[in-house]
Parts: sequence; structure tokens; C-alpha cells
Amino acid sequence: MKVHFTKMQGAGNDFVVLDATQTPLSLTPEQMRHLGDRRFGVGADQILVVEPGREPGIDFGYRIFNNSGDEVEQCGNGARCFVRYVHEKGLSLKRLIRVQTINALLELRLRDDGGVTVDMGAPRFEPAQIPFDPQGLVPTLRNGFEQWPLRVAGIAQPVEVAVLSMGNPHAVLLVDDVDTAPVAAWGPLIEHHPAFPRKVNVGFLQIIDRGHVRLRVFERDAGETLACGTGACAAVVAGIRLGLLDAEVELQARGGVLYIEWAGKGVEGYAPVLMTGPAQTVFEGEIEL
Ligand SMILES: N[C@H](CCC[C@H](N)C(=O)O)C(=O)O
Repeated sequence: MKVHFTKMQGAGNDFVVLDATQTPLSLTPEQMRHLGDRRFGVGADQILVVEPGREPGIDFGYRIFNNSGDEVEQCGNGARCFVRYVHEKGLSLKRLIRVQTINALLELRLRDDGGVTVDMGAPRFEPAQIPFDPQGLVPTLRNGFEQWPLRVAGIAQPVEVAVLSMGNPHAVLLVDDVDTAPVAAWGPLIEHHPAFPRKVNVGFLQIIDRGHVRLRVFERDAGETLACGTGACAAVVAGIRLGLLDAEVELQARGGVLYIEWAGKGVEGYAPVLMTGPAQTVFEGEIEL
């Protein structure tokens, strides 16, 4: 089967984008893995599928697959590429589009300056929503926010992580310097820790000052990526809840800069996280699957 694709990237997190708005696409996990394979396929961290909106007021469906072939709940850098894609393909002229993922409704805005801002929804902290099983661990509270002392096989000392969901699960640990952080060594150990029944994305967060951070993310099912949008949102939310960051943060990922805004908890609960950053088409092509 010949499949047309568009290769895109957002801060170096790269994607194969497939258009299923006219004809349904149902690819197997093996076909998704082939698309994501950097040697035998196109190569990407994730595969994004653009589907028609299924309800009034919803412009599109948005499905996300890691290059492992597993479908996941959310992808922030992908959301920015999604809105760029639908405009470039003439699938929508609206500057604000509403898209439905498997567990969230997102509002994506193409800005007048050409940048893209996505409303990533509110973070969730309840263990069952992450999901996270504290396994009897006693957290330390910092500014009233839990840091959980995970005991990880292969790591001598307990690893203090903040845990939350951006629709997908995240564990965030503070490091002095992302360049020397043990991302490759600790990332997979924490990703597969039994406290995370659906595994977890692991963020290594370096605080520069209250408005500037650096972040590396070892992504669930994808390994370290040059940027992780939901990971950036999760890390900034954790930093704000720990009392270390202000409401607007510039985040340096290895592949580019993201701007994250979160107003914290209001009268109606937790505010949504807003993320602004780049989204670019790299090339188009066809592949035999
Ligand atoms: N690896 C993530 C999905 C992609 C997230 C990331 N690429 C982003 O931009 O949010 C997960 O399994 O939850």
C-alpha cells in the first residue's frame, strides 16, 4: 500500500504526519514502526494521524503513535505541527482549531507572527489519573507539592521525582546540569519503574532562574528526543508547584526553545498549560507499506 506522508518537526521532535481526513487509515503497529524507523523507513519520534472531527465544534481528530507502534494520549510538539499542517494543506482556514485526542480536547492557535500556541489542557496530579502507584512511599513536600523518593534498581540512592499527567504520564527530577545528567542511564530505569503501570516519560530539569530552565526528556517508548512538548509542560508545572518558577518560563530543549505559561490553581481548579514554539514542514513523500 502506497502511503503519502509529510515529515515535520517541532524543536527537533520529529514526526511523520498522515492525512486520514478523506479516507480512513488503519495501520498496524508494525507499519507504524516501519514509518518511524530511521534506517528502513522514514524516521520519526512519533507518527501523527489527522482525522475528521467527529462531533459538532470539533474540527479534527488527532491520534498519536510512538515510533514503537504504541498509541498514546498526547503529544505537545506534535500539536503545533498539527495546526501548521492543516493550514498548509488547506484543511482549515480557522486560526483557532479544536482537536480531539483519545483523552483530551485541545485548542491550537496559529499566531499572527507565524508561531503556534497550544492550549494543552490542565495538568492532573491524582495518582490514579497519571497513573502512578506510590507503593507505600512517603513523599517529601516542597512548597506543598510531593516529591516521591523512588527506589530504582540500578540506582544507589532514592530518586526524588515529581509526578503528574499532561494527558500522558510524566516524572520530573531536578538536576544541576542537564549536560551531565544521567539521562541515558536513568531514563529507561525510571520509564519502566513498577510505580508507573503505563510506564512514564522522564524529565531532567535544570533551573537557571525563576523564568528560565533547561530540560532533557527520556520519552516513554521513544527514548531521548530533542524536545518533548508535554514533557516541557510537565516540567514547568512541577517547577511552579515546587515554588521554583514563575508563571511564564522560557525552556531550552536540546532542539529548540519552548515558551510555557501556567497560571496555577484558580477558583475553577487548575489552569490550562499554554505552550508556544516552532513547527515546520521538512519534506513530503510516499512510502510503500
Ligand atoms: N512519548 C510520549 C508521546 C510523545 C510526547 C512528546 N513527543 C510531546 O511532544 O509531548 C508518551 O509516550 O507519552
